[in-house]
Amino acid sequence: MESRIQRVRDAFASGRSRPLRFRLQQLEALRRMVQEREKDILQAIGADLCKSEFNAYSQEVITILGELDLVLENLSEWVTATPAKKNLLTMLDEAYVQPEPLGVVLIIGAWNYPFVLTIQPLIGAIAAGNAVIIKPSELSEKTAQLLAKLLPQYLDQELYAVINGGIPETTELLKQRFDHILYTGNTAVGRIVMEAAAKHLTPVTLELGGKSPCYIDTDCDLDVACRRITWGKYMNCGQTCIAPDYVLCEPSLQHQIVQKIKETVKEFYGENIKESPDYERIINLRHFKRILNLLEGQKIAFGGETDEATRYVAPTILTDVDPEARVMQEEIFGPILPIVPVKDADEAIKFINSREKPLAFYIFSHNDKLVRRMINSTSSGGVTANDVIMHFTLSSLPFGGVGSSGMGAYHGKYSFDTFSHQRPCLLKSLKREGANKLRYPPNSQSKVDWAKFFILKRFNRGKLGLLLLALLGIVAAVLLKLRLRCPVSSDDHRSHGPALSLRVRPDTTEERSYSNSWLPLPNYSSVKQLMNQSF
Ligand SMILES: NC(=O)c1ccc[n+]([C@@H]2O[C@H](COP(=O)([O-])OP(=O)(O)OC[C@H]3O[C@@H](n4cnc5c(N)ncnc54)[C@H](O)[C@@H]3O)[C@@H](O)[C@H]2O)c1
Ligand SMILES: CCCCCCCC=O
Repeated sequence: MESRIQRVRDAFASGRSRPLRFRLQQLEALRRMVQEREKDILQAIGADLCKSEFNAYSQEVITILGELDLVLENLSEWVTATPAKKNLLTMLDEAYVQPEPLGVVLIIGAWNYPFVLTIQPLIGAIAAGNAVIIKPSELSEKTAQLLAKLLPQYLDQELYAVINGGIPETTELLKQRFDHILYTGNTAVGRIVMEAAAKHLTPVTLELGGKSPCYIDTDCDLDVACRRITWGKYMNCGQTCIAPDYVLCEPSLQHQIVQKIKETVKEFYGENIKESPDYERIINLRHFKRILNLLEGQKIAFGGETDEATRYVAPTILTDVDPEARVMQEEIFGPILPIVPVKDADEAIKFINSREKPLAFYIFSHNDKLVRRMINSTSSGGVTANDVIMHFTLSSLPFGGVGSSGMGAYHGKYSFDTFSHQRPCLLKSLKREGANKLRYPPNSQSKVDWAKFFILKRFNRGKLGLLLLALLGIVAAVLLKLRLRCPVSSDDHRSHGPALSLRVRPDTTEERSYSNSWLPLPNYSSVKQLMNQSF
């Protein structure tokens, strides 16, 4: 394993993952893989999770194609250095922030959406110019095998490697040194990952789980709310990290909610749910038994049927659930929806805040003020109001947890940022040494006054020289602003202005010519004179 990772590290050290052109090529190859091998991908997901091809496509493949389109369209902008604000001391220098790749990234995927949860972070890591080790979940075996077969056929084999295996292999993998780890899975293993990463001071993104609450207000269209909740709760047989874990509502709503979800389940999955191609199964026997245990001693208002042979658990609703019950202590990750009655929204807020911070929070209400109040009085990885799951699908939003539901975030530009180091760069000239004198010893009150002026923009009123300089500074700033605003003739080498001169791309880093377009200000020499007199 060590030599495999070393090969990936050597490939990164060669520098070939860095140029924009290369990153785009790899991402295009990945898109080709998804398009050309769509059938294989859908079949593998289907075999792992008993999922129809339609569902595998709309829950996983479509997300990846959307993400690839977005990154391919925007990457050239994301990789561009951003000019940074300067102060009086650095106004003649160049300051910019250049995103750079971190190095070798480890991506540990989970089984519940085995394609999207592995490939979506991979897209971000490639986009940011990294080398990647991909460790798919061993529980979604078919998808793991397929990824190990397909990715090397389309991507650079030395830069991007798939390592398959179970806990022993992951444990071994975690002993190695990486430059970033993105782990998706349960919170307990999240701790193991973070501990292993700490040994190498490796930064981590932890995409964990938790119990995502769903508050239903009395001022709400219950038909719509229950349809959306039914979709998000029973999709993938409840095995969705951001599924609404439980419902909080006033006692009077309970019965109606049960009725409406019951009707919707029939509408979605027909009379015989077991026969529905849209209803999945529990991933394995261990999880099946875990979910069964959660039902013990509970009031089942709907569903409850199970079949061990096929790992079928019917869409189920529990009512009047005691907050202390086991089903309310751990993430359900199955098709069971407990309803916990609360007096009102304030009690719901207290309830949520008394527990670990969840990965998602949902609120259904016509009352916009209440929606905002509940959002502002709670904390969670993400929020969707009047729907569930949907914030995951918007790649302009960062996706991740907070507290025990995780740390860091990804999706779209946020993935690029997660896998990049934002490198601050200040490019000074060896000239203009006069201006630097004030920071060299021996120090004096006069130098401190100058430093105050340059850095804090404060000056000692008693000192005429400094006052004069302040005026000059203002004049300089005004002149500079005017120069930035006014169109200038094309033969004037200031015409690109400082902002434009900094827009560079990584594949041109070798060709980088950061022309210092900040010309000495007309009054610079008088400023220098003044300073020299004063020191
Ligand atoms: N935040 C998210 O994006 C997200 C997405 C999916 C799932 N989840 C969460 O993940 C959980 C379900 O997934 P899971 O944990 O059952 O997935 P899992 O069993 O597939 O484990 C995830 C990964 O951890 C590795 N792993 C397992 N045990 C390990 C150990 N002892 N040491 C080292 N590595 C180990 C596995 O090999 C796998 O690659 C739920 O809590 C769910 O909410 C979160
Ligand atoms: C369109 C639905 C995708 C849901 C993915 C959720 C990922 C976490 O389990």
